[in-house]
Amino acid sequence: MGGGHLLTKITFFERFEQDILSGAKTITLRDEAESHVFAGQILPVSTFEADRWFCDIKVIEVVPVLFSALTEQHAAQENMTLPELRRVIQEIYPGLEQLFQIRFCVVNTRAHSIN
Ligand SMILES: CC(=O)Nc1ccn([C@H]2C[C@H](O)[C@@H](CO)O2)c(=O)n1
Repeated sequence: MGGGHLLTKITFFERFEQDILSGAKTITLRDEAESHVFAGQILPVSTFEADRWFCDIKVIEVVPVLFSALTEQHAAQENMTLPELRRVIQEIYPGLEQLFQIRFCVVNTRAHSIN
């Protein structure tokens, strides 16, 4: 991995929010620009559409993976079928072969209160 800017937040499309909060979705596949995170890092998560915070995640690992090497196991961790996952990735990252799998767990779903 090169020396890109460390990510300090991450966004997901709103349609994936419930899958993330329920624990059904435990990985996300991103391009190189969004791969600069490290194991143990806590990231605030917002919706892509409205930039609305909905949880924090802890990064468990970041692993390079090729689009052509995606398996049913990757799809299951995205709570999708493999054809669905391939279609989603092609829509977001058309023609991109080199992806990065970020495995995560949800660590916080409520905004901190000062009271
Ligand atoms: C801006 C941007 O790229 N946002 C993304 C990228 C990916 N996702 C989801 C879609 C799939 O479930 C996985 C794999 O790419 O991650 C997303 O929600 N938002």
